[in-house]
Amino acid sequence: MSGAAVIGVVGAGAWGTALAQVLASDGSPVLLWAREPELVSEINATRRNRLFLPGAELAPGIAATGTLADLASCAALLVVVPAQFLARVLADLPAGPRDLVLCAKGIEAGSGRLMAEVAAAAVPGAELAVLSGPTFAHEVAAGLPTAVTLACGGGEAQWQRLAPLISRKTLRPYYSDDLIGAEIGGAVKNVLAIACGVVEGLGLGQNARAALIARGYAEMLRFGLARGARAETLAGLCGLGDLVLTCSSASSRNFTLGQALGQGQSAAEALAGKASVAEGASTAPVLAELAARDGIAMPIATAVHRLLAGELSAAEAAAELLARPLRAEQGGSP
Ligand SMILES: NC(=O)c1ccc[n+]([C@@H]2O[C@H](COP(=O)([O-])OP(=O)(O)OC[C@H]3O[C@@H](n4cnc5c(N)ncnc54)[C@H](O)[C@@H]3O)[C@@H](O)[C@H]2O)c1
Ligand SMILES: O=P(O)(O)OC[C@H](O)CO
Repeated sequence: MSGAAVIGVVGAGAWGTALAQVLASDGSPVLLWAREPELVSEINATRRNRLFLPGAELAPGIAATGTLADLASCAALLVVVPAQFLARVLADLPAGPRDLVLCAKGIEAGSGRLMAEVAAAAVPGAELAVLSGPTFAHEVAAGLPTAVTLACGGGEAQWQRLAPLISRKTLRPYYSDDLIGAEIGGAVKNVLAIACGVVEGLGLGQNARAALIARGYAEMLRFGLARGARAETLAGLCGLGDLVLTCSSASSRNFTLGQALGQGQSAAEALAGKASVAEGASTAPVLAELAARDGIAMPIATAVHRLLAGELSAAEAAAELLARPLRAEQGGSP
């Protein structure tokens, strides 16, 4: 590795490792924090992360560390810790003003907080941005072209700092200043990807899957607009773009979780022994709770929550959705 790393990546799961890989693809040094000590040794000694990103040979510019304090000198940190662990990891981050780019897609259980709310409370001095979009880690790590939304809470000044740090030949960020929209797109699409997996597992066909994508998108819009997101953000890479990707591919962990549920497994069976996360499983209960509390109709997300909780079977969930009263597609009468 040449020179001190300006960019740090917090979390060496599939996505953190893939981001480190693409950022190091132009020779930039990248410091990658891994929670698992054996992963730190493996990455540094063998250029591999067999647990979370098998198959990728990691760039020489990536240095792994197990010590969060080593990130103190980085000007920007990409935070790629799963949503439910974010608050705990951020609490141990070394102090210092810097850009924090939040890359997890989820809502914190219990509090109902989006990731930027968690980060603002844990690291008060940080300038926050959200990176989200249709981004399977193995494709990004392999150098395949990928575009993302980079929503900057610090507006255009922050974008001017971050865009050159993050963009690469095969990673193309688009500017937004809508943090809430970027976060809600990623969090809600994970729950809807589970629903589309269920459709696959039940063998309900491609018409049903397209219907779920469109009606799920209507739920994402209703929830997002109620929380201050902009419709055009949700129509972009971090919303509709990511929804289409994860609802159409068995490369998605959320989709394959849904498939297993559709084939009759319980959530516990489908998730047993997995080191990787399916964020939609943690987000579905809190999303359904927030929607019910705020009177936002989200029948698909709620059905996913009830299916995960074992309150109904996959076939019953599908039957309930099909039996809902007929209504106008865009709201209004009838
Ligand atoms: N994998 C992808 O293709 C992809 C793409 C875009 C966004 N994301 C998002 O990135 C986030 C991370 O996902 P991933 O795919 O990198 O993870 P992963 O499933 O590959 O790995 C699990 C991660 O969870 C961490 N972890 C487990 N227990 C923990 C604990 N107690 N405290 C802190 N960390 C713990 C592990 O260290 C590891 O980094 C998620 O929010 C996911 O939705 C993933
Ligand atoms: O494997 P999933 O379902 O977590 O999806 C990964 C990314 O979020 C796709 O953009």
